[in-house]
Amino acid sequence: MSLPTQRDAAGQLRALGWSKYFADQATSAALSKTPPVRITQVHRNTLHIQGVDLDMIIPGLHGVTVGDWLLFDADTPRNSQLLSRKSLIKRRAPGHDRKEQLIAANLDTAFVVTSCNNDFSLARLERYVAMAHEAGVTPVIILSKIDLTTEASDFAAQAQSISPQLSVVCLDARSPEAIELLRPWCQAGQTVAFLGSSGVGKSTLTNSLAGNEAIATQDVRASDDKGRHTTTGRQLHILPSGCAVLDTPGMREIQLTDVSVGLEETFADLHALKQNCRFNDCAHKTEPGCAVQAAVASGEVDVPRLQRWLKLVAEDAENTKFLANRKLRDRAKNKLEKSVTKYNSKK
Ligand SMILES: Nc1nc2c(ncn2[C@@H]2O[C@H](COP(=O)(O)OP(=O)(O)OP(=O)(O)O)[C@@H](O)[C@H]2O)c(=O)[nH]1
Ligand SMILES: [Zn+2]
Repeated sequence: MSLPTQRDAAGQLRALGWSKYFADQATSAALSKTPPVRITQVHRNTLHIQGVDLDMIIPGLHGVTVGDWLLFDADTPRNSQLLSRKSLIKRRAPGHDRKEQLIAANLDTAFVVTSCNNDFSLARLERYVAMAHEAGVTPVIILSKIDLTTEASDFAAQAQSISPQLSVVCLDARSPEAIELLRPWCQAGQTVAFLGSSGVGKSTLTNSLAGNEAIATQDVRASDDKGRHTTTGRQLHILPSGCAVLDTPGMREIQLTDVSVGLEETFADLHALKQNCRFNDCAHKTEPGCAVQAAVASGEVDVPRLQRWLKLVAEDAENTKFLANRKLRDRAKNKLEKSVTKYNSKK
């Protein structure tokens, strides 16, 4: 195999999403000793990485997610260094233990896909938009299946009500025009993800962006996985056009943690009003001098939107507190276990 020319190497890195932001984090000596690679898939015990003329499976690393950049130490992969992230999407995992789950790193754009039917939920869209804002990712709402409804513009108007600055795109995911509509966010060097419930058209859009062949051939299985297919299902596809696309399995439940900034941006109008409430800890319900309730009374604020905001703020506060408390509890439990072991060994 011939060595890549410098120009080839730069082009390959750019197609993987490499940019100055990451290059600035390492000296050129470090970059040549430990070349940058991007994590394109996370399996239970292994990672799939891609770099310049490099495409391989390495042992898993703790605390990394799809989209992360590593300075790859080929001799001792577990010593590879994680580069600081440009953005990070995470959620509270479904289930009782409420662990934080990393969804994807270093995205530029999150396409939040919902179809113009029963899947459409303004409350869920607001959650995704808040999550994207918090993560530092540009949210774009995609309304799919417009060919199956006569009310696409109503759905679009509702989605646009989240914020006038938000981009809202209506499309038939199976049509050739769909890709043209997404093109502004899918330039070379960009990383985009499709998020949304199952069956809304995420894979259809990913496949048309890629051309079916590109994705089918990139689906590498971990050879050391002994037949167990343990991928989380999230995979970053590096397209021939130089855009990286993340396809995710449907996520119906997203619980928010640590998204106070994202909520502020998503509900900027309500956040601005709240600054004028008489009490700092105003719950915006029956308190005297509540600027939010005054705006409701004057018809300036939409009541269902206010209720969704209050619910999300409460959910974020509760989950964030739960996670913080859990860390404390885990520490206390460890201490207790240690003292029990000590006691037992004395017996
Ligand atoms: N008529 C119509 N059908 C669509 C559209 N988008 C997707 N579909 C169909 O809906 C079905 C589900 O689409 P997928 O792309 O697999 O949905 P997904 O979001 O990837 O679903 P998961 O992989 O389960 O998360 C397929 O049969 C698509 O052909 C659309 O805009 N219009
Ligand atoms: Zn108030």
